[in-house]
Amino acid sequence: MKKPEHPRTSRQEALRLILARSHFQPRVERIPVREALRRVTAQETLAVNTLPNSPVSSMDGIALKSANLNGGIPATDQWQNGVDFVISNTGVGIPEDFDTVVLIEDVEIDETGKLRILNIPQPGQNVRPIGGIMQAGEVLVPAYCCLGPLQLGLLSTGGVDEVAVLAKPRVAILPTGNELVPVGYRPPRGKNVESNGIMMEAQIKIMGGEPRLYPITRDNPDELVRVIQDALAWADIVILNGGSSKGSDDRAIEVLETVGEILVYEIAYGPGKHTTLTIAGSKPIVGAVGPTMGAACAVEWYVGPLIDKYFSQPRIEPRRLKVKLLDDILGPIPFAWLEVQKTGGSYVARPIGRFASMSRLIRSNATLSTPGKSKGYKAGEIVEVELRYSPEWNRQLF
Ligand SMILES: Nc1nc2c(c(=O)[nH]1)N[C@H]1C(S)=C(S)[C@@H](COP(=O)(O)OP(=O)(O)OC[C@H]3O[C@@H](n4cnc5c(N)ncnc54)[C@H](O)[C@@H]3O)O[C@H]1N2
Ligand code: MOO
Repeated sequence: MKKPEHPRTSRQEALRLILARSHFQPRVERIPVREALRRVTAQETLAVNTLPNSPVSSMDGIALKSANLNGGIPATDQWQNGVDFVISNTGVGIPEDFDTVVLIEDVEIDETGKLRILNIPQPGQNVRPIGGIMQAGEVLVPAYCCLGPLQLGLLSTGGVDEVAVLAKPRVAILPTGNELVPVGYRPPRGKNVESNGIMMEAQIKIMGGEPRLYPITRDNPDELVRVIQDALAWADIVILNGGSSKGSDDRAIEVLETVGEILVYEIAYGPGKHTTLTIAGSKPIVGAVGPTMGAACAVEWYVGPLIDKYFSQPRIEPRRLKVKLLDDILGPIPFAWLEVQKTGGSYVARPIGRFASMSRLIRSNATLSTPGKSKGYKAGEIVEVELRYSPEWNRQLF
């Protein structure tokens, strides 16, 4: 019962193929600015307000009329507060006809309220003109801008309460496998907990998508086809998880051939060697492997860039680092999981065996690709690794 050999594609080529064939029609929704953190704008957003809407003092001081400064420091004995000058603090509108602010450090006002000016400014100095902060109609944020805290403040200043953003891409997560029981059930003998779903759901949320986790589908081709088609009707991106390999119940390939065109049958080497990439119409189906680490990589390496494409965001390439190996890596193996740490100013890495316990494996924050390196590596060797997760997950390294 030998299964057919399929062509193997490099990870880079696999990603290129699926990105080229996936086309999204993002939906647009209007949401309150306050809820728009990390959302991506659907169009240019313009200011409603002109600010300041009257000239304001740009420093703490006293406002006066520059016409009174003609001959240098004026005689101010007779000047009255509220008539010839006013106290004017930063950001506060100055009265009409007043046009210049003297820094509070450059004046003295005695107990009787008498003013003495020590240093005169240029006419108009320390005053922000109308529209100096923003003009109504000016572009506050461009289209396809990922909104951060500063943009939310900017939009609010501009009098924008609601912003048009791209709806989150819908990502259907389809766990499959006769051996799986749902989270919350004690697995009977020979069964395993369906936990990749909850992991992928979280990955998709971090990437800005809207996940929908489906119940476990049995390894039954007709049922699998039906569920994938149902998911395609709702989702922008579908993840089929498990059943990718050579086991008697592994039916992913035949099922995917029914629902779409398989672009990638297998990746050149792991993690996630049996990852498949399929296009149904213009929607991508990422077939992720069952084992958790390979499943996580499929989401990081293929679903992440697809979500970036949906949002028209530039791709952030995984970061690479030179590290010193703390243990030997016995060859030949195509890749190794590593736990990278910073000691002093340099990086060291401890290899983690691929059959290590799950809690040990998930401490791996980097992978080392070693195809063709039949002799393996010696402790002390310097190698270049690829970091997993975004830098914010690897704070201790930077
Ligand atoms: N004879 C061969 N066997 C295997 C090969 C091979 O080339 N020849 N490749 C190995 C590699 S590499 C991988 S990766 C896996 C791929 O496995 P599948 O994608 O077919 O996954 P399953 O067989 O369905 O399950 C494997 C493993 O993962 C667990 N799993 C599956 N789904 C979930 C889930 N949703 N949550 C948690 N855990 C899950 C499952 O219980 C199994 O333990 O094949 C190797 N074998
Ligand atoms: O493809 Mo598997 O994830 O290489 O172990």
